[in-house]
Amino acid sequence: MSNATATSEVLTVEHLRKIYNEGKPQAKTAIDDVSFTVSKGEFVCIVGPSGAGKTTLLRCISGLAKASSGTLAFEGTPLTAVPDQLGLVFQDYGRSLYPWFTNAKNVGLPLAARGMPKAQRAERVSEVLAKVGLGHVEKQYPWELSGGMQQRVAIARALSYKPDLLLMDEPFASVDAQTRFDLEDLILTVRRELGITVVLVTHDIDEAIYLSDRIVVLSGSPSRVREVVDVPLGREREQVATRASDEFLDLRRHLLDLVMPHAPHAA
Ligand SMILES: Nc1ncnc2c1ncn2[C@@H]1O[C@H](COP(=O)(O)OP(=O)(O)OP(=O)(O)O)[C@@H](O)[C@H]1O
Repeated sequence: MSNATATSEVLTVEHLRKIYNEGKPQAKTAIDDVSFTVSKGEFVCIVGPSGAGKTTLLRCISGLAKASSGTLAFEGTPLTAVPDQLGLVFQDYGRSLYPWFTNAKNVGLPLAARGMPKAQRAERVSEVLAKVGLGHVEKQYPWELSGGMQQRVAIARALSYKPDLLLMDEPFASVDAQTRFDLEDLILTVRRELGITVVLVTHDIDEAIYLSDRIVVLSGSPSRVREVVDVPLGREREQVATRASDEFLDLRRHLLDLVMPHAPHAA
């Protein structure tokens, strides 16, 4: 049996440490010692103060940055490059989509890179754009769409090759509040329908609670894991009722206590 089938853990992070400009006078330790795991089908959010190293952590997980020490494993295999079965969505959809390509072509790029034949590619692109509610914009260009719609295209592109793990860095931070709620619900629906595993970085404690099964709370810079908080709110979430529930408000109080600078345990 391969390692990949021997574990239900999609992601394992063990004693991760990241020093930028290591060995140079301007060396900067962004991550001190971070460990956590993510199981198949889980939705895990990472929160922490500004500069805690959240983006650095995602860059290390995605293989875009090299860890200084520690172990990272994707589906039981040590991570050495960007894994094929990884989808990435960043905050800045404006820069992640190519304006000179139609939305369909943007979504199909990773499929073309993987050598999928044209007809099959067109079918998959239509399917995944329909899944994010944008079946009608295939022939249009990203700049003809609203910010929220562009981020849907970016999500469709990340989902096009059916990744095992979706990594998202502040994906909803650049859109208005209503669009943000819509995108949060979209990603929960996609996750439920595709059984995908999601790791999402956010500044927003309420968003983290609304989306997560578990929340990894990082300390200030250089970061360690302050606490991993379970979110026992069930799979069905609803923007108004869930956020108003006693369980949600209790979790909110606890998380704010962990991340606010005045908290007794703050670094
Ligand atoms: N390429 C780099 N070279 C040197 N230092 C860096 C680099 N990228 C990030 N840093 C430093 O590492 C630390 C962590 O940065 P990072 O962007 O990962 O934090 P963050 O938690 O995502 O911040 P924010 O919440 O403000 O987006 C910061 O002190 C930052 O200045």
